[in-house]
Amino acid sequence: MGDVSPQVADTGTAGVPVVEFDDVTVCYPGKGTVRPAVVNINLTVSKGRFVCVVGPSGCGKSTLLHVCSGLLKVTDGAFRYQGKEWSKLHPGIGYVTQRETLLPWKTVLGNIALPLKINGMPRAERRDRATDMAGSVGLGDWLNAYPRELSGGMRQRVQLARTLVTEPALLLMDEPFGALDAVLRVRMQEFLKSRIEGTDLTTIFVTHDLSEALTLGDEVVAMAGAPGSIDQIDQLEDLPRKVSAVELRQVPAYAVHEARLWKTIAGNLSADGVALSNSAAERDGDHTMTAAPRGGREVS
Ligand SMILES: Nc1ncnc2c1ncn2[C@@H]1O[C@H](COP(=O)(O)OP(=O)(O)OP(=O)(O)O)[C@@H](O)[C@H]1O
Repeated sequence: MGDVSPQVADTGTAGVPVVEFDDVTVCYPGKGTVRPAVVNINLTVSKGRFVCVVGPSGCGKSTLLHVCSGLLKVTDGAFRYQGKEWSKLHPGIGYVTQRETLLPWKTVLGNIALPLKINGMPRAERRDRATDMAGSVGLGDWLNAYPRELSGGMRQRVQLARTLVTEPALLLMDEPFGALDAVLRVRMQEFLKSRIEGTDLTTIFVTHDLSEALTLGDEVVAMAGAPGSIDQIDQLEDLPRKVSAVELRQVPAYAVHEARLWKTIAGNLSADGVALSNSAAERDGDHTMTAAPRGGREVS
């Protein structure tokens, strides 16, 4: 296991808490003995912070987002959104999931305007808002195109626009760029950074890719184990924020963060890359790094 910092993590000391996990355990409903998906989660995310969550497959990253979104209730402990215990869908929360969820029979404009329509916004107003938003994600010339006519990156931008158009206070993103090629992925990271910079939008972003986490995050939460728990929080104050993803990798502190996080994650991986159960991880003892981090060889 890597450098293990205390499990209580306050991600951003000065701000107003938007999300609070207070000693949370989550079990999915099931028959017989149910194994928890995550245990002892203590995490506070303050307003305006961009928090990336990394960790091996199965350690419970998506489970944390499901709780934040109101899709899943905690089994033990408390979850608070904007200071209140919350266990249902909240209109102020935008969720971009791993799966593509555009409606194929609706145009770019129709897809982006859909949540506004559901919220009862008058037609002319939602058309204006969706048109502006499409322009701001670089799709102003594609308003009448259907999803099948767009590239993967364009479809991902429509999904992002459809979420941002509702002006969420909390943005949850689960591997949103996972299916994109390396170049497009870096472009989308830079696009997202530029959209969010200067706003007080709070973002929780799940990724397998350490380089993505280090490029986007104010801090990185590293989860490990099965059931999953938080092993480490890396504050990224020593990384410059206004440089490109490529330039960032030349900064010496970048390599320090990457190595430290990688050690935490790799120490809890089975040979096939899945989170080890906690008993197996303890049995196997301290693991050393044997391979380059996944993100380390992407676009430079
Ligand atoms: N709907 C479900 N019902 C039962 N168990 C589930 C369900 N969804 C997830 N789990 C279990 O909860 C644990 C955590 O899953 P989760 O999807 O949160 O992990 P993850 O870190 O996001 O994985 P990945 O990186 O592969 O998406 C896993 O053991 C998984 O099998």
